[in-house]
Amino acid sequence: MKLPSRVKLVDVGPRDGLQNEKGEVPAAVKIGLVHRLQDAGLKEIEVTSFVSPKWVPQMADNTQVMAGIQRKPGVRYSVLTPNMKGFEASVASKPDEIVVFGAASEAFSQRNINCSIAESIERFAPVVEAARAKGIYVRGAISTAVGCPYEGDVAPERVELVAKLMKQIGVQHVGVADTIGVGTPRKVQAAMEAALKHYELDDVSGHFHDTYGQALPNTLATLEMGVWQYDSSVAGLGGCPYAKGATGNVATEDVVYMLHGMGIETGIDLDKLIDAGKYISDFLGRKPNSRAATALLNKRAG
Ligand SMILES: CC(C)(COP(=O)([O-])OP(=O)([O-])OC[C@H]1O[C@@H](n2cnc3c(N)ncnc32)[C@H](O)[C@@H]1OP(=O)([O-])[O-])[C@@H](O)C(=O)NCCC(=O)NCCSC(=O)C[C@@](C)(O)CC(=O)[O-]
Repeated sequence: MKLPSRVKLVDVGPRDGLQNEKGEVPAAVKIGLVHRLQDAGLKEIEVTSFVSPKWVPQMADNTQVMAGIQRKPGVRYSVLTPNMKGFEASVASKPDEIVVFGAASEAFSQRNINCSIAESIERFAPVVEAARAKGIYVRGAISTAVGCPYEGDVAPERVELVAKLMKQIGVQHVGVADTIGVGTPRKVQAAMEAALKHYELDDVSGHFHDTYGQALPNTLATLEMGVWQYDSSVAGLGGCPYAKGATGNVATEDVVYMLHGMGIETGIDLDKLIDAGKYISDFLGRKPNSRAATALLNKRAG
């Protein structure tokens, strides 16, 4: 077992987390969160999405949020773009990276982006081409990589197919996403292995929701495969509006606590990260959904 010595975390809280909030989160609060995350040492932040405001009204302030960020050198700012309309709208915001998001299950593809898997690839192809022509890095998300809220279990072969199709259209990196957090270590390893049939180890990442408390074991199981890039969400924010009942991503604080305890570097200051999580949790009027943050905040309070 050779674990990586360093892990890159992409905090997806401002996007994946806040897209699911019922109450309004003002752009200034989102910007404040991004600033706190970059001050804590995050090197990539998924800021927002350029999707239809009818589908996800929480992200309608995408341009305003991107414009309000005081960028820190060395930090990458990514955004979701499901189609050319979204990509074109994002360009003025100068994202470092865009994310096209497909799914390994047909039903989720239909519910989330209103088209089949094959149609999604057709829509992504010009987006990928246009982004790469502008030197913008392209990541692909493969949702429902182990389980789907509408279809149940998803076979690794489905992940392999989407990874292959994404590779064919020039997507540079794929994230294996357990959208509803049903995966357990061996299943998540199988989904990751399927993606690795078409992508190098340096070009894959894990995106694990924590609905069943499996996100840390799933992270460890894929670390053991050599995977060193993960999405996580400060304070465990989030869920997906088209995956009812799914809770947030694994909390960044919990992943950082585990990795640092294993001697794996992240470049993240856990204390500052906890402050970032507390900032957004205070605004939302609840406690951070992170065991490590809760323990360390209790310790601080004495
Ligand atoms: C993909 C569409 C747009 C297709 O939606 P559609 O209705 O099929 O699109 P359309 O092309 O037929 O257009 C319909 C209307 O939407 C507008 N429109 C069309 N595109 C855009 C755009 N980009 N930005 C703004 N407006 C747009 C378009 O202009 C038109 O406006 P109208 O003429 O009716 O006024 C829609 O289904 C959509 O926005 N879906 C987004 C759903 C979403 O954001 N889900 C959450 C993110 S994915 C996720 O969280 C999972 C992930 C990534 O974290 C990994 C995991 O855990 O699984």
